[in-house]
Amino acid sequence: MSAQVEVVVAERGVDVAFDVADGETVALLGPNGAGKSTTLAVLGGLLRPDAGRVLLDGEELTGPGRWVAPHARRTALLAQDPLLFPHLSVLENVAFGPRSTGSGRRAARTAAGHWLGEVDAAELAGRRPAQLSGGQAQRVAVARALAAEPRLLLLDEPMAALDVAVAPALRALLRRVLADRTTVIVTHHVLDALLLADRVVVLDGGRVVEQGATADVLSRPRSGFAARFAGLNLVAGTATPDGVRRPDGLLLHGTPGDPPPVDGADAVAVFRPSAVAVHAQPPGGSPRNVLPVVVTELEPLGDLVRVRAGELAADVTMASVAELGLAPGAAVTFVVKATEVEVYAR
Ligand SMILES: Nc1ncnc2c1ncn2[C@@H]1O[C@H](COP(=O)(O)OP(=O)(O)OP(=O)(O)O)[C@@H](O)[C@H]1O
Repeated sequence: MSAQVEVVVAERGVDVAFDVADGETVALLGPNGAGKSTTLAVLGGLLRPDAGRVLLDGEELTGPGRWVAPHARRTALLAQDPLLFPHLSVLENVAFGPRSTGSGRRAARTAAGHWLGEVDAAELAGRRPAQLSGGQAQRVAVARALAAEPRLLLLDEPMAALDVAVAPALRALLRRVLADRTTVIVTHHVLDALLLADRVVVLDGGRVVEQGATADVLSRPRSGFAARFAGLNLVAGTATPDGVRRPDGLLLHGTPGDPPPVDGADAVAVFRPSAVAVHAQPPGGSPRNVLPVVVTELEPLGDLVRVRAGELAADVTMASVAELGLAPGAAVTFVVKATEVEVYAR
């Protein structure tokens, strides 16, 4: 099933369009308030847009003069909260999906047993939701969503409410079951995007600001959000023959990436926080890129410390933090070699 999505919700300032190919998983990324949940709600039929249309394999679910009710769409939504019916057993919860699409009781229970097996939860069939852990309940919710044989699966931060210890197992399960399914997932987690999504669509302020294959967007982001999401530094400006000139005049030398920058046009310079050295004073006579910054935040990162300075970040050792006396408010210099900086057309 492929989907074509155009969503306009004027009251929320949302106007986005993107496609999902047959069997593809698309991740919607973006800061709070970007319009991700609004888009998902329109896809699931929970919110009526002012304009636009949603087509599933050419069939119009939402459009001018057309509105298919949520239960008739054959879309399934998996939210942060598993939302299981507390008075039904696990098996009955999962059987609810096929029942609601017209299966008989016996067939629905057989299908439920099958899907519980698929999510490694067969042994939970007789329990009530109150007797499940958060991870188990979310597994059952995945089975319930799949048992309805949805044409389009919608996932709204499915791992967000789970313990960090349980999330990897559910992510692995989703990776397996989403492989050939047409899916849209909203996530704030870079691992979800990397491991589950074929493509990402980045929203900001109710608009699509960037989209493409997951690996491309995360390794060569063109929007500030995608760069932060991928844990990369990004400096936007105008391309020069040597690099990128920021609006404040600072020139960052780098090497051209793909798509190559066009002299005089918008471009972005991208580099890893681990490629950035922090100096107390600007190094004299250095051919390296020198960025004067003020530290805003220190964050532990394994055995390193991520030093944030506004939009930029450098990863340094604990010893350097102590030596340089780094703390929020400290004025320091970020230094990065031109060979570590890639420049892309925006
Ligand atoms: N129920 C609502 N009624 C009116 N406006 C809303 C409602 N829900 C969200 N909005 C507004 O719509 C815009 C898009 O919000 P939306 O919840 O879709 O963003 P989001 O990307 O999902 O954010 P988050 O990551 O915080 O969940 C925001 O300006 C938000 O304030």
